[in-house]
Amino acid sequence: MAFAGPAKTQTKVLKFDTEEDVAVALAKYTADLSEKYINEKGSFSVVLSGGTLIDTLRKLVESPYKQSVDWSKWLIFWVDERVVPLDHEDSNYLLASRGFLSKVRYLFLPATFTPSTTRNLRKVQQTDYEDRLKDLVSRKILPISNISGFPKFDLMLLGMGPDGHVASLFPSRHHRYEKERWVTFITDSPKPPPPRITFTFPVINSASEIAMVITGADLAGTTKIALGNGQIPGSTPLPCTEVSAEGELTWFLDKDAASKL
Ligand SMILES: O=C1O[C@H](COP(=O)(O)O)[C@@H](O)[C@H](O)[C@H]1O
Repeated sequence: MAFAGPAKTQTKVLKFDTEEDVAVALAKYTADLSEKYINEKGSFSVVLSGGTLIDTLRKLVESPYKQSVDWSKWLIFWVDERVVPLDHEDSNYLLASRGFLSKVRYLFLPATFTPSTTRNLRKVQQTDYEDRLKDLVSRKILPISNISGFPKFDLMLLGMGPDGHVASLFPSRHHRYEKERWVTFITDSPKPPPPRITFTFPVINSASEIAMVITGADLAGTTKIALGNGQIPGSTPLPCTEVSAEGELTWFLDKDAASKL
């Protein structure tokens, strides 16, 4: 059932009985958007998160979508990555690779992270990823939002941590306030591993569509705050409350995550 959420963007909050129902609805939502954007512009740019999102996306790589989605028109990006080799257990790339990418026949990964062995690893990866995005913009593969001036992706699929973080933008870390860069880095993430790179809010919020995918009772309190006034008394607003889309923001909640609303 849908009802209006916070007023800052077009927001929908969808509540489902079970996590399985969320997975089914998320697959249909993503497949429908894929068809719409491919019909309109010939491609579909999708930004993945790590964490539980990849498992919740599992229905998308099963029948009927596995066969019906035109994967060859997908452009896949990551909203954040942990600074570890791509085959490391902590890598968001590896997680998506096992749970998603390996299940479909053809996917284009235009901006995969490249691990480097230079000393300032975080900075190098941040710059490298931002440069790759700029190259895609210059080749007209990725558009720029004429509202924000930042790159505009068709769909961002976001998770949320119990502390209200999204991507690798954490409540107590200053890099969440970055307003100029497309990609920033953090060396002391409160959630391991400490070094990470991440899209900034101006990039996240330039997306046409955003799905916030939240399941499990451990996120009920944070979900209540996020969809309420967004703030724990005496602290700064949670990063998840800064998410807004140029088109529509849709929250997918299971009953447990929505239990305190
Ligand atoms: O560390 C991360 O955390 C968030 C949330 O993950 P979850 O396991 O609580 O769903 C994730 O969206 C992000 O990509 C990841 O790097």
